[in-house]
Formats: sequence, structure tokens, C-alpha cells
Amino acid sequence: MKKLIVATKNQGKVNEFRDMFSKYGIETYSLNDLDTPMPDVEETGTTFEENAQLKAETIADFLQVPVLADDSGLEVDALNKRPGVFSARFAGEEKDDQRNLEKVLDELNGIENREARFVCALALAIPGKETIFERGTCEGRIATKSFGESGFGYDPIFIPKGYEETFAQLPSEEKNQMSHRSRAIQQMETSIQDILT
Ligand SMILES: O=c1nc[nH]c2c1ncn2[C@H]1C[C@H](O)[C@@H](COP(=O)(O)OP(=O)(O)OP(=O)(O)O)O1
Ligand SMILES: [Mg+2]
Repeated sequence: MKKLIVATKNQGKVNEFRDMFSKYGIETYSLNDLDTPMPDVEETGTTFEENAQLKAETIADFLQVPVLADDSGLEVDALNKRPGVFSARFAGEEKDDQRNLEKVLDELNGIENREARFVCALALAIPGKETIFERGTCEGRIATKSFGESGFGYDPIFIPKGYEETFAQLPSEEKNQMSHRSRAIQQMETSIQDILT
């Protein structure tokens, strides 16, 4: 089986990558699976693409193999697209999913426009070559409170367009058919297959 390293420590992302890439015959490894300590990557970029590039290139340079990275987040229209690239640390540096989603609900309290989208930027860094980028988005709205247990991050408050349930209430297979991450992966598939053969 072909193998791909994804430069993430987020187990929620890892589970989704594993499911989605297994259909393409690709086995996924994350930073949580490697036993050598990896360089720490500060997410200092101002765009999802810049942060994905930093994560992918740092680990690819270090390991000298192709590496995929994902930088993603939630854009809420009524909050001027916040939390955006700050999604993981919206309520503080300690990255608490529960506090982050509560902060979104608090800031949207009493606001009618609840339109939002998830964005996923993927960067594929290949030693000695130009990094390849793809982006996927998923439109939806923010629920009035938290619903459901599955998934991770902001899933309990995000209702995808055309649905009445949050991502955390839907089966993971259903989320993975329409999510920002699955759309970005579909765009990236050919590039990944090319470098893994
Ligand atoms: O499908 C999703 N469902 C729910 N929430 C999501 C999703 N996709 C991204 N998110 C949220 C989680 C985190 O608050 C931020 C990503 O931040 P981001 O820096 O890309 O990831 P991270 O720090 O958790 O892991 P890492 O940088 O090691 O890949 O957006
Ligand atoms: Mg991060």
C-alpha cells in the first residue's frame, strides 16, 4: 500500500484523512505516529494556505519525503470571517474545542445572519519541487446551540447547507462526502497519486 505522511497532530483530522485516503489505496501516517521528535511549526501565516505551506514544508524538509498538511477553520460572515486562521486558538492558546465553539455561539447571540463556511487549504510539499496547493470549502450556518457528539472542533455547531443536523450529528461517512476537507482532497488526488507512484 502507498504511504503518505500528513503533518498534523489533530486526531480528528487524522481519522478523516485515513478514511478518505483508504479509498484511494493510500495509507495515512500523522505526526502522532512518528517516534522521532519533529520540529515545532508556528502558524504565523495570515492565510490558510500560508500556514499549510509552513507545516508541510517544515516536515518535508526535515524528513526529505513528500508531506501533506491541512490548515483549516471556520469563517462566520457576521463576525467578518472570524475566527478564520485563528480557529484553533479562538478562545486562547490552549486550543480548547469546547471553549472555541462557545465563543462563536456567544458572539452570535441575538444575531440573525448565521451564515458560515468551513475552509480547508491543503499543501503538498515535495522535496526539490514547488509546493502544490488545493482548497475546499463547505457552506452552512451556525446552530443556536451545540448538537451531537461525533467529529471534532466546531462540528457540533455547524449545519451544512441543505441539512437540519450539525456535522456532529451526521455519520462521519456523510460529513466526508461533502466536507471542505474531502473537497480539497478530491482536488489534490491526482497530484498525490503522481508522487506516490
Ligand atoms: O472538519 C472540521 N470540523 C470541525 N472543526 C474543524 C474542521 N476543520 C477544521 N476545524 C477547526 C478545528 C480547529 O479549531 C481549526 C483548525 O486549526 P488548524 O491549525 O488547521 O489545525 P490544528 O491546530 O487542530 O491541527 P494541526 O495544525 O496540527 O493540523 O479549525
Ligand atoms: Mg494548528
